[in-house]
Amino acid sequence: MEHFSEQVRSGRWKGATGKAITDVVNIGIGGSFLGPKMCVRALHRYSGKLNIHFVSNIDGNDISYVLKDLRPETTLFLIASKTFTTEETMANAEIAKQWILTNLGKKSTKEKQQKVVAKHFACMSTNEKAVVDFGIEKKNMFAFWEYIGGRYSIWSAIGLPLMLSIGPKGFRQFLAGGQAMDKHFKHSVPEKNLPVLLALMGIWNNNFLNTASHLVIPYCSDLAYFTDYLQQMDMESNGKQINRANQRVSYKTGNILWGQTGTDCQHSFFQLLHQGTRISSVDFIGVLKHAHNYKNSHERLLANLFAQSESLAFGLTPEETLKNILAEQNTTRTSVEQEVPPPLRQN
Ligand SMILES: O=P(O)(O)OC[C@H]1O[C@H](O)[C@H](O)[C@@H](O)[C@@H]1O
Repeated sequence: MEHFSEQVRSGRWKGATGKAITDVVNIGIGGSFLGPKMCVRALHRYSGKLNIHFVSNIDGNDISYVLKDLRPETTLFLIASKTFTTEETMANAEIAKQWILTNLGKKSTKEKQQKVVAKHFACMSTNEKAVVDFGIEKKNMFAFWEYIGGRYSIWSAIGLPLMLSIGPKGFRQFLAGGQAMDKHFKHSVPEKNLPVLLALMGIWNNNFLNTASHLVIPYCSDLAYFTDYLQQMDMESNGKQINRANQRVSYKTGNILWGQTGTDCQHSFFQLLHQGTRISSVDFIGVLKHAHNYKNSHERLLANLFAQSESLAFGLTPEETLKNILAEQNTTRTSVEQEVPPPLRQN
């Protein structure tokens, strides 16, 4: 994987017409898409020159939206599929193959066409036979193990788009971060164990407080796809009704997980959280150090995070709010704004 990444990143890997690769398109769905897409966006500050794109669903709009700006000569496709049979992925892989052949190998013999395909396709999979039948060379198939569920596969060969983006060294650091958390989980006492505490809070919220759903709100645009990734990881893992003894369970499993980046969601669904009748739990995620040059934006962003989380956790009841508004009616607008948490005001 590292050798391949270095070849493509350095321009030594050439397409069928001898040109270096500028754009990589990952074709995959579910775990073969959500983790890589989330991480490539999150770590874009460390990326090299390659543009990484993602195509997932079977709607032709998805692939045509990506292909419209690309040049076949400088495009490399990664077919990401553990099984190499998933309908959406295989349909899009065929479209990509036809796109390459129509543009670069129309009048060629079958043999030459195979060479063209080999120069523009690599894959991550466990199904060698199907990969070779498709026309990808064995040496450009990056394998992983059957037992790796799609939702955890970003840590395997499925992470190749991330390696192409941030380089092998960066990818190793990414893996080291994952390993550090694995060790923390394995060795820490329960009361200081982050995954254990999150799991217990989930059970508590879902079964004892009867929350309607759970939200994850990153106050960081670079984590724009984090909640999408978590949705599969959490709900595909925990959305079950049968236990290990094959019996139906009598308690609630798996919370309904959703969310969006702050502050966008403050202007869409946050009023329901603050003022609606159903209670949901929320994880607010903030990043203390900013990597951009806009210090003032960052301070405002964090102020929003703290204000929203505090007001949601400790905000006034509707009755208290009304009492305050009536009491403050004769004072200045500024003092009303200080008294009443912003989300409880009627806009
Ligand atoms: O990687 P593939 O074999 O194409 O599978 C893609 C996805 O298929 C299904 O939806 C599974 O439930 C997912 O866990 C998996 O990530």
